[in-house]
Amino acid sequence: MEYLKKRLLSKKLFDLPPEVKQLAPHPPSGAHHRGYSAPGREKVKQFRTDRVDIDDAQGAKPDDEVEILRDMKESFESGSERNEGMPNIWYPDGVIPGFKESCLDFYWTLYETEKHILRAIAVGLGIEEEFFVQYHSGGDNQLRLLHYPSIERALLKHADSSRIPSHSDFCTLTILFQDSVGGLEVEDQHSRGKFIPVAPIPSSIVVNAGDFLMRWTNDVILSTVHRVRTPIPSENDGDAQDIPDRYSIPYVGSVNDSDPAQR
Ligand SMILES: O=C(O)CCC(=O)C(=O)O
Ligand SMILES: [Fe+2]
Repeated sequence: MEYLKKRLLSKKLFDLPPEVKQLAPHPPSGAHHRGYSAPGREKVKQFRTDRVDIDDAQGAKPDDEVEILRDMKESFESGSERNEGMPNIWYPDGVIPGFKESCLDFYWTLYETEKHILRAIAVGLGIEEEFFVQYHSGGDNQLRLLHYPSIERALLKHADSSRIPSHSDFCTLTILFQDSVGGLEVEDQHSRGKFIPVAPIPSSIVVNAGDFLMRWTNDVILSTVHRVRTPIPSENDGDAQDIPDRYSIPYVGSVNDSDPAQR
């Protein structure tokens, strides 16, 4: 992940002053999901386990307070240059040299990984190896660079300091890279509401099944409900005031927008 942060210039990007980061702003509409979003701007749709997130954070609260959970993260989204429906939003020349090229290069490298996984799933299901690949030409995928800024411990007393609340991804599958900070958890499919930490393993990726794959396989593969909690302070942390930053890179693999399977 350290290598990826360097290669994709993601730390360099998020270290820029806020006004510079805003030079490639995410459009106001969520439908055009490209460019830079400042912390708290993107709100991941709440899932049925909201109750669990809130309860974990500060004990039971009335339902009308569920809405106050908000994502403490900033992000940069990019996609294929061929995607005319969702054009990329890049920084002006000179702001962060090499950024566009490294994002696009990584995007297409991960598309190759995605195809391997889609083939393996098809083989596992006993269907034709290219079955899923034929509907995934890579043009409608998304590369997300995420940064969850360091936050003050005191803020954790409030439910709105969730890093990312529980949700499943609306796609076929997500290839996820995380750093060593931790906090990622997946819901136990056999015990709803129980979350299992996904401990960071160096040089590994996490693959989350998305809602689309679940639908397509008639629930044989269930989409992964996951969330990012703030790391639980350890005794070694002493009186440290801050919870460390977290960097992650999800690559969201989606079916072609133009394919009938999408409708
Ligand atoms: O930061 C992470 O590890 C998870 C991100 C995530 O779940 C998402 O972007 O959908
Ligand atoms: Fe996700």
